[in-house]
Amino acid sequence: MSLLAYKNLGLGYLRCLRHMNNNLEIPEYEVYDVSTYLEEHPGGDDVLLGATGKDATDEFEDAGHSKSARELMETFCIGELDLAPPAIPELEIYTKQPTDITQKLKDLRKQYWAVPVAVVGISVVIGVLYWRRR
Ligand code: HEM
Repeated sequence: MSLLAYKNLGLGYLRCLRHMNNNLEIPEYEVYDVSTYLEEHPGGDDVLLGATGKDATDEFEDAGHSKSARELMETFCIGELDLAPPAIPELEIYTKQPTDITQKLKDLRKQYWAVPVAVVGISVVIGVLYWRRR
């Protein structure tokens, strides 16, 4: 399977072969820069241009390319696409953690206030009772 992606500035285009990672079933893409092959392509540059910026797996396979064409294609390979998700979810976890800690601190602060207030209140009640008896 293959994928075509358009190269920046329209100077040429990239072609990617997609493979399935057997264990995780994650598609992997190989990227091919065929900028210099546009005019030489026996199928014409128009079909190549029409297959840029998207997964061109089916188009490439449907053209019935020969073994030598596939070997030639490998000479244009420039790398793989990184499909790893961005680290944004981790950032969200970091923003949530301080919120939880802040809430816990607030709860703790309430408890610290409750103990002295209770002690003072009980002392006042005992003091008043003691003062009335006298
Ligand atoms: C790096 C990428 C590519 C290379 C190196 C390549 C190379 C070739 C070669 C050498 C041929 C001559 C026939 C053969 O040997 O099989 C050919 C024919 C052809 N190619 Fe490609 N090709 C590429 C990508 C594509 C793509 C993405 C498409 C379709 C969107 C395409 C469509 C065609 C068609 C329709 C022909 C047949 C032309 C005819 O018989 O008149 N090719 N290609």
